Amino acid sequence: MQPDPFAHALLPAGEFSKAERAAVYRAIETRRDVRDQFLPDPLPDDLVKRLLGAAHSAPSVGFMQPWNFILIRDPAVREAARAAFSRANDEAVEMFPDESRDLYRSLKLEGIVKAPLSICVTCDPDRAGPVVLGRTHNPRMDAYSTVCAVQNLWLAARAEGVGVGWVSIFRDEDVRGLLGIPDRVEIVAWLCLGYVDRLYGEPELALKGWRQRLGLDALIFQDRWNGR
Ligand SMILES: Cc1cc2c(cc1C)N(C[C@H](O)[C@H](O)[C@H](O)COP(=O)(O)O)c1[nH]c(=O)[nH]c(=O)c1N2
Repeated sequence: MQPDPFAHALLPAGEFSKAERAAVYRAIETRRDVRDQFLPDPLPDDLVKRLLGAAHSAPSVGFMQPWNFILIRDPAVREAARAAFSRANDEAVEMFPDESRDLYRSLKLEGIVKAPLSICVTCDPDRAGPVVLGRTHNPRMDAYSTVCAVQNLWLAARAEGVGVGWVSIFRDEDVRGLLGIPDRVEIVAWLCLGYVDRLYGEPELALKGWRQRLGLDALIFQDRWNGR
């Protein structure tokens, strides 16, 4: 074994205290997708910067950091986005079987206008040139990296008392046109953000009877695929 020439850059991994560990799991377990509980108060710039810093700390394939964050506070743009959502949602209703349409219609699936801030998270596939370490055999890895950034932001927001709602019921071209996003850049997420003082204890879709959490044990296989 050669000695590691970068050994001087290694730092002690450090222990998380019991309280720190508990805080991490609490953020993960109590994070919620928020549609309606947003308070109107604007989010301070330094707080938004911390959330974006958390997103920007995410892992990314070949360290390409393919994300951009479009901050949308303009009420007119958020109104237009909600209109785009409504059009897409009318199409979505028709895609479900008859028996679930009424329940679907009763669900609130966005908080675009209520939340004071929206963030559109995009993925630029050209950020690190055409051949990217780790993306060579799967072109989707840049988008997966961007999703990691979204999740970091979502968890940091939970710890800051900020609710986040992911809205994906849009025609891509509507969001692209509204925000001037070039065709080569992928739209990954429209996030609604605002302070919250109440959060559901369970996923809203579970509470409202759409779909329940699966048992974890049935999702774990040993050594090889063991399902259908
Ligand atoms: C990629 C992606 C896309 C969407 C979502 C999530 C993710 C990961 N979710 C939120 C989703 O419904 C929610 O995460 C689950 O129901 C679980 O609830 P909690 O996030 O645990 O509260 C979501 N929710 C919603 O009301 N409208 C939407 O368009 C979407 N789209």
